[in-house]
Amino acid sequence: MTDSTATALEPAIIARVLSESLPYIRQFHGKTIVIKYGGNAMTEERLQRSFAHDVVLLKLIGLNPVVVHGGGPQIDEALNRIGKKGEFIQGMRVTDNETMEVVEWVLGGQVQQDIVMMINEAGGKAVGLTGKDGGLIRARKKLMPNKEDPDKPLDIGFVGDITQVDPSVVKALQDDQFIPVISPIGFGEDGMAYNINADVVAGKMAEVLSAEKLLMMTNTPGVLDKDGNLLRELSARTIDAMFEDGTISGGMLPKIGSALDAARNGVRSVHVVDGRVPHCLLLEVLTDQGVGTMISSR
Ligand SMILES: Nc1ncnc2c1ncn2[C@@H]1O[C@H](COP(=O)(O)OP(=O)(O)O)[C@@H](O)[C@H]1O
Ligand SMILES: CC(=O)N[C@@H](CCC(=O)OP(=O)(O)O)C(=O)O
Repeated sequence: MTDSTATALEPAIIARVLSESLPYIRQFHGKTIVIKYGGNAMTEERLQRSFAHDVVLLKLIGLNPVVVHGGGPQIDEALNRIGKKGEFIQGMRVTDNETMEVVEWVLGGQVQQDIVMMINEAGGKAVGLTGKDGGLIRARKKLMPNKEDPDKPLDIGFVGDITQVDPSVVKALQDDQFIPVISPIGFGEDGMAYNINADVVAGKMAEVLSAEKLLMMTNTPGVLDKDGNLLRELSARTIDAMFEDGTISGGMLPKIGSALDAARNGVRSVHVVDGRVPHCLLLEVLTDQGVGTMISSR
């Protein structure tokens, strides 16, 4: 199969989506769907194009996709080129001054613009934003909880907690049929830019936009249990235990924390989906087949 045919919809997917989609198109018409496009799910060109096609198709059939992108692996690569190594604490990048410059450049300059180009090439009208644009995301320095000494939070540099989201720029773009593509960078009262985990931004954006769905695309089949089996559904109670015993770790920590917050705060359905499955977005939104883990607030 050549690369260009690989990006086209497979006949089996076309048949499945067409035969099952009508009730979903009706149900979701005009509704907002926030898609977290993770850095680890965007490393293959074939999958990037399948992602862009799906986003454009969802828009054309009347849904309102909003993309929040990550770029962890891409930031790591850029840091390596200048002789720096990425360091993470509880899934958050330790971000000194120099790292922040790289983060802003890679996320806002490179990754975001690549996604905008891909969506536009697929026939959509994407517009890139960072949290600075239109006052979208206000943040303040994150004080990381310190398990060893709760009175002394850890300083991880220019990492931000979201203090406020003003979604008016996103809504204006949606109304004009644009597809917003948001980089997870916030701005502080102190005039500084802050690096925010993209999962956290996606979850908050879904809440503030009263999204119907939050889809977190990543590079695993979904959330796995201790034995590596896929969990089709994950409830709040199970999540606490899995955080506690380390079954959920690293980059999955902010993802599941944010997914649960979104589910608790009114986002009707929240899923961690396997971004390595071509057209996973269409399969998740428009067919009876789930392609990952549903997070429930119960
Ligand atoms: N219980 C779990 N189930 C699946 N993946 C997990 C789990 N715990 C930790 N992980 C790790 O989390 C990673 C996904 O998070 P991350 O690397 O931040 O992805 P992304 O770039 O998509 O946000 C997986 O590749 C896996 O290594
Ligand atoms: C504070 C923090 O960790 N920020 C992330 C922002 C990018 C991101 O979240 O990318 P993924 O979704 O690909 O992991 C970082 O610097 O890697």
